[in-house]
Amino acid sequence: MKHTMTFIGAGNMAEAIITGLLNTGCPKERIFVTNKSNNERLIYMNNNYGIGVNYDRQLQELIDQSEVVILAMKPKDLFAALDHLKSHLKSDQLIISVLAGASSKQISECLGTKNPIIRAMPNTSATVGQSATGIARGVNADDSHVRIAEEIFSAIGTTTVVDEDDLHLVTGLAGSGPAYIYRIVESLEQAAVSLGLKEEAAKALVRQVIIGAAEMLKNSDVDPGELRRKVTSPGGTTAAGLRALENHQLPKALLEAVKEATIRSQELEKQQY
Ligand SMILES: NC(=O)C1=CN([C@@H]2O[C@H](COP(=O)(O)OP(=O)(O)OC[C@H]3O[C@@H](n4cnc5c(N)ncnc54)[C@H](OP(=O)(O)O)[C@@H]3O)[C@@H](O)[C@H]2O)C=CC1
Ligand SMILES: O=C(O)[C@@H]1CCC=N1
Repeated sequence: MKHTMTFIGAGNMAEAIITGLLNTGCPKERIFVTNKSNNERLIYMNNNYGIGVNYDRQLQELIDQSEVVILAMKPKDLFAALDHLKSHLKSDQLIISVLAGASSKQISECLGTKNPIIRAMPNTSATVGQSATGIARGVNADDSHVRIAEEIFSAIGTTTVVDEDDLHLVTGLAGSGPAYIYRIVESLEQAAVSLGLKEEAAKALVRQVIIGAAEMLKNSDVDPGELRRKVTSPGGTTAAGLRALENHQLPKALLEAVKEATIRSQELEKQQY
């Protein structure tokens, strides 16, 4: 990784991306992080990852050394953060926002600068280099800025370039997606325990079922429908289980989950005004 970057916001998402970047060989000297007021968190980031933080340096010093500034605070904190940041920016610095909802136009208007803005929607699987990140070119950005974002986020998983309008849906699908899978894991574990299996056995089996299925998806060209059919013997156990899933409307539940998350992302954008 040849880019030097400052994360504004030192929370879960910043940590997931930073961990992924460091694991793939990005030098710790190229990463800085700052937050609003929680110095303990910065001390933790400095101690754990060896990256530069602004409790012992001025924000200006960190920003001056950075080609890329990554916005990673909650949407509700965006405008206060930008208000503080804008006087520290140089006009050619690339801003990458990982925030749900906030549009590049809103960010640009609040900054009142011509800085190029890219939006990225990663997920927490960045921690293990497995994020599915959507990237969109925003206000003042060109292909070279998209390429920089692709370079950064491809170090922590896959990248897919989409139109900015589609980022709401990408957020509802891929940003939030790991939580849906974890919820399914929890439900399967609870089901197994309630039907009589010991908790330890249920945990071990369910986790490996998910990991095994994910590996199959990753390592074969076959689509998931075909993989599902290979598990399903006519008149057998899987057919009975799948029938129950259809009868209890799993596809509808997942459609509603992605839809509601997408709507929430759209609402977050409106709340910025
Ligand atoms: N978590 C996830 O799975 C994903 C999250 N995102 C997006 O990432 C963003 C961050 O989420 P997450 O990491 O979970 O949030 P966290 O609450 O874990 O972290 C937010 C961070 O922002 C800092 N902050 C708040 N206000 C300011 C400010 N004015 N200036 C500088 N830093 C500030 C906080 O500092 P302090 O503690 O000092 O207040 C804190 O370090 C959100 O916008 C979310 O939409 C995107 C994809 C996935
Ligand atoms: O829940 C959220 O709002 C953030 C955005 C995507 C994942 N987490």
